[in-house]
Amino acid sequence: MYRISKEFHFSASHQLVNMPAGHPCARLHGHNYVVRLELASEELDQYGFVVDYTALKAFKDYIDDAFDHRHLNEVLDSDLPTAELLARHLHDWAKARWPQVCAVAVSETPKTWARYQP
Ligand SMILES: Nc1nc2c(c(=O)[nH]1)N=C([C@H](O)[C@H](O)COP(=O)(O)OP(=O)(O)OP(=O)(O)O)CN2
Ligand SMILES: [Zn+2]
Repeated sequence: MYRISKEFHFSASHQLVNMPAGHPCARLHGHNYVVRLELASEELDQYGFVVDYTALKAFKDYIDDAFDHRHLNEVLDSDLPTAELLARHLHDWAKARWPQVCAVAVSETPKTWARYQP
């Protein structure tokens, strides 16, 4: 199995409104998000690629247009815009375009990662 990944970056605000009173994430705040898109294939194409990294620009464009400098509660229409749910959303968007997509991981801070893999 061949595996590749590419990282994408954006900044956004969110508020986990269902958290208990006093939880820091119940307050409006923001992160510099890192998204890692992971793809896998048993076979390589004629160029020796799983998928050409440059072909993933549509994913970057989607993130830039829909997520960068936006409020994730509004973008995802959710009171729970967690890293887990964002990873699931981005996985499903990318999987519909590239069948080789196998997982998406999302980092909110330098110390945290949430990863969705069906
Ligand atoms: N499982 C999850 N836990 C938390 C999420 C999440 O999406 N999934 N989100 C948050 C906050 O939004 C944010 O990520 C802050 O997390 P925190 O652990 O406080 O991050 P820090 O890097 O600031 O960690 P410190 O230990 O305070 O330095 C919270 N939980
Ligand atoms: Zn947060």
